[in-house]
Amino acid sequence: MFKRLCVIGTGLIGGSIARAAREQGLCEEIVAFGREKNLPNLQLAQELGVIDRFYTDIGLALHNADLVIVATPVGSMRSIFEAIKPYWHPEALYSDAGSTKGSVVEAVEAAFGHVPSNFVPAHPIAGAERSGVEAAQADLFRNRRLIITPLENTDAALVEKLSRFWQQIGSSVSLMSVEHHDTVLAATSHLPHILAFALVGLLGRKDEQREIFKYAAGGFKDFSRIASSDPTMWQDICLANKHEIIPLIQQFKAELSHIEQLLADDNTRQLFDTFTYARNARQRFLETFDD
Ligand SMILES: NC(=O)c1ccc[n+]([C@@H]2O[C@H](COP(=O)([O-])OP(=O)(O)OC[C@H]3O[C@@H](n4cnc5c(N)ncnc54)[C@H](O)[C@@H]3O)[C@@H](O)[C@H]2O)c1
Ligand SMILES: O=C(O)C(=O)C[C@]1(C(=O)O)C=C[C@@H](O)C=C1
Repeated sequence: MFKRLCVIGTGLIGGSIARAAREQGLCEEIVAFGREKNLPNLQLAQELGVIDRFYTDIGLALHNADLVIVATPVGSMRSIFEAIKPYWHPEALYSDAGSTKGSVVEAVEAAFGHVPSNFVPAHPIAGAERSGVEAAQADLFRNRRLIITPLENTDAALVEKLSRFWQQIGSSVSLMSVEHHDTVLAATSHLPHILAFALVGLLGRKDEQREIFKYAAGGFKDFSRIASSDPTMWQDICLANKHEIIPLIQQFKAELSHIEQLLADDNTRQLFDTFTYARNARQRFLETFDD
């Protein structure tokens, strides 16, 4: 049980963490820090009962907070941690929800000159294409994974405490290195988002745009849903993890060229084998990991 949870960034993820923590009775009070220009969102968060109060003064928001979770776009993390630094409390647990971990750890290091042992980097593998507190849900993290990427000096007791927090709001917690996290998520989350943005952008530019979208059914809707995601969040993620993403884009281009060649050659057999391999691989993954 925490006395005061302070959420920095009360959008989809920060709002959902707050809602879930409240539902499970994990904090006595929930406050938020936000910017003046985001007042309507903060007021809405308070009206909806997601948070008890908000502050536009970060010192007031952090006062007496024993759990602080930063849930702003990853590109903003350095300035956020620089702003938190004067109020950093050695007894509090600080964490984040950023989609990339290397860049967040670098941001903390840049702000402090080292990574404090009471900062525990984390990432919920759950979300949506929607943004803002109005999209926040208490059950967003239920039966989803949460990855913690501790560093060598991270306080093990705080890793345990944060794991319990996320388990209590329904997540299954895994621990891995920062580097492994960024490699895996480049493939399973970042590349798919880039492909969806690229395909929808391509089709959107075509003259017959209205006809294309008019006749788009399930397959296109499934594939394109994530192209509705927030551009700021994804610009930040993609730039932050570009060293992992660029080689994957190159491999993907080679895969597309291979299929292009099979089509040009009318190579029915290999086309069938290519699609069958992918279908079976997906099936295997679903059976192993879809729990
Ligand atoms: N959306 C997802 O599916 C998802 C899933 C897992 C993790 N994440 C990560 O969680 C974080 C938040 O994503 P989200 O989907 O909740 O975004 P969101 O746009 O819904 O919310 C972000 C909030 O942060 C605020 N904000 C932005 N810059 C700020 C700053 N400098 N100071 C104070 N507040 C600021 C915004 O006003 C907004 O209220 C990101 O780091 C994202 O990578 C997102
Ligand atoms: O379901 C979605 O819309 C998501 O994009 C969620 C998703 C993902 O790619 O799986 C997006 C970003 C994250 O950091 C974690 C989860």
